[in-house]
Amino acid sequence: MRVVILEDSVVASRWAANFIAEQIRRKPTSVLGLATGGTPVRCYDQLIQFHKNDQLDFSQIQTFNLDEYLGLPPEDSNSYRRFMQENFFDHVNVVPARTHVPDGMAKDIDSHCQEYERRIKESGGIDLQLLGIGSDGHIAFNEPGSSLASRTRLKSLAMETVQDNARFFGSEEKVPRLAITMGVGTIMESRQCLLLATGANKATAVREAIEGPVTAKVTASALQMHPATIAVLDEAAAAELEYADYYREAEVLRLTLAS
Ligand SMILES: N[C@@H]1[C@@H](O)[C@H](O)[C@@H](COP(=O)(O)O)O[C@@H]1O
Repeated sequence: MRVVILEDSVVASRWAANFIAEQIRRKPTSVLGLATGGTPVRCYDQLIQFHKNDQLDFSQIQTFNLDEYLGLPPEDSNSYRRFMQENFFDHVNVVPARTHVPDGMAKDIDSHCQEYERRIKESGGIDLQLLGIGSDGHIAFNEPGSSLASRTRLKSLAMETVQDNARFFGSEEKVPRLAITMGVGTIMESRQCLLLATGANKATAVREAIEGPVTAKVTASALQMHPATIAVLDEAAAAELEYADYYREAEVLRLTLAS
C-alpha cells in the first residue's frame, strides 16, 4: 500500500482532491465511489473550487456512495444523500441521475442492495473509491466482524460508531442503528482506493488497518490485499505507524524519480 503522510488535514485533503481531479481529467467518464463523514468535506470543498476556478468538468462522471442510514429519507438533514447534495453535488455540474446513494427508505432492502450492485457493474465498475475510516477501523459501515467478501447489504452499527456519529445527530438515541452499505468485497473490486484519514482519533485504526493483520475485526485492513490503494494521512493520523519513516522516504524517492 502506498502511504502518503502530509502535515495536516488541509494539505491531505488537497492532495486527495488533486488525485481525484487528475482521475477525472484522465478519464472524464470516471466512475467514482464516494464517502461521507467529517473527513472528506474539505476534499469536496477543494473539488468544488477546481470546478469553479479551473473548469474541472463533472458532467460525464458517475458516482456511487458507500452507504446510507436505514429509515432516513433523502431530504433528512442527516441522510448521506443530503450530505452529498449539500457538500458536493449541488455545487458542481454532475448530472443528478448519475449520482447514486443507497436508498434508506427502500421497501425491499435485499433487492435494492442487489440492484445497487448491478448498477455498479453496469457502469463498468468503480475507477476510484474514496474512503474514510471509522475509529473502530471500519470502511463504509462494514463494522468489526463483517465478512471481507461481503456485498452491499443491511448492517447494524457498532456502538462505537453510534457514539462517534452522535455528533451529527445531537444525541446517541437519534442515530439510526441500521444502514445499507457496500460490502468489503464490493469496495475491493474498485480499480483504485484512496483512504483519507486525519486526526489523532484515527491513529490506532490507521495503524491496525495498514500494519496490523488482515482481519474482519478491522475491515479497512482488507485494503492490504488491494492492488492499488493509497492511504493519505495527516501527521496526527499517522502518529502510531511503525514504518512512518520508510513511507516518507518512499515518497521522496517517488518524487525524485518523477522529476
Ligand atoms: N459510514 C461512514 C464511513 O464511511 C466514514 O469513513 C466514517 C468516519 O467518518 P468521519 O470522517 O466523520 O470520522 O463514518 C461513517 O461511519
